[in-house]
Amino acid sequence: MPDTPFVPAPVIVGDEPGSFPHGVLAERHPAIVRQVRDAFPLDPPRRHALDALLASCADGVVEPLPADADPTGRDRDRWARWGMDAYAGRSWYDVPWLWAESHFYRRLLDAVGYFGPGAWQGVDPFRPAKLAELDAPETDQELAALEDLDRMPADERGRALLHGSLWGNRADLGFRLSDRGTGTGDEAAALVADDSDALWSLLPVPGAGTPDGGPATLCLVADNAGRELVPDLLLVSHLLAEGRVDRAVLHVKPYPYYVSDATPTDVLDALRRLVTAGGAAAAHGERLWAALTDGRVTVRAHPFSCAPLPYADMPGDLRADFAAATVTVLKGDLNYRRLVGDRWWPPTTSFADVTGYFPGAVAALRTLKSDVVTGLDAKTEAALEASGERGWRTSGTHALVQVRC
Ligand SMILES: O=P(O)(O)OC[C@@]1(O)O[C@H](CO)[C@@H](O)[C@@H]1O
Repeated sequence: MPDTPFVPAPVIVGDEPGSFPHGVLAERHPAIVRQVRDAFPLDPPRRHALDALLASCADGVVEPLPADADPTGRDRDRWARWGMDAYAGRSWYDVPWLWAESHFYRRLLDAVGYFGPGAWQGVDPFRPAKLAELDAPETDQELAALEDLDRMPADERGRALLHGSLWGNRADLGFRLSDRGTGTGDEAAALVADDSDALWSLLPVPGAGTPDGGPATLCLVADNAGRELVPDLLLVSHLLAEGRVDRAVLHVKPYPYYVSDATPTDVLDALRRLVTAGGAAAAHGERLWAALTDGRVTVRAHPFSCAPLPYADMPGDLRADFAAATVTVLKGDLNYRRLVGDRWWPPTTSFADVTGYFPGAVAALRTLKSDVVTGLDAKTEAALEASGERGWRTSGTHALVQVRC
């Protein structure tokens, strides 16, 4: 650790018109409310609640969850612990952007009656979009590409599937992108940081065992469902088949979140998509199905996975989960923001420094879709800033693989 004091950068807030965070609150969230409103034949009370949320997005304030926010009251208690009292009554644009976004999605679920009681209890408002993506013809093509992959040497196949999981975060199964897994395609230029070799070094080769002699365990903190979750599952299947891991714990969201984030239902949908696809895809699906039934793969849906907070605030049981893993891999942009802290870090801030709190080895596989970034070398930062690509931080055209051993 450097001897210079480690001073956290300012927390990202969406209060600057024209900024990306402000645009998400002022434009993207209203668009999502309208999308949900149009996707379901909701009854008048639910539509009224959505219209109220829509109005609030423009110039409203954070409102406490209603008394019937969930039948058990447990979620209200959690949100009280997560800062509800501190932010209630304040503008969406004046509280931490991460907190405002996460609270918006919790209010959206309230508006559609997700937490019930009522007909819509437990109905994922984003399910039509998730299923459409999973059933898209492009997915057939992408799964068919697995036949070629199966003919590659295992290491090359592993690299291609790692790329697939990485670029799947842009909802485009990247193993078609990778130039035969050697990373010499255009995705290498789009990688602003690539610690892939360090990640592979953390996963023991068959027979090498782990430093503590226990089972090699991968914790994969998933992000989006559909065409990101499928390559994530393919990577897990490959690592199991090649003996690079003995166990995997797949962390998903306990309820719908940020439109496309994966829930246990989405895991089943993705698994069924693999099993029914035939060929190499079905072989992966059957392997995962067997691993789920014999306990080598487990699915967790911890409440903190939907918290509006950085992972630095994670509870002890989740910390213990990650500490027990050989490596924890966090997928996607939102998990990256929560891992490093949603702050205006200078891009050359050390990734190891900002993740020093995280128990056990940790890796991030992320396409850049928001401003926060750390761990870049000065040359890369200068080249990106000089490139004239204003959106390199937020457009999803660039990605990173970062590891802290
Ligand atoms: O976690 P993902 O799915 O990769 O990306 C989610 C995300 O980038 O989409 C929103 C707009 O960019 C952000 O709020 C959030 O970080």
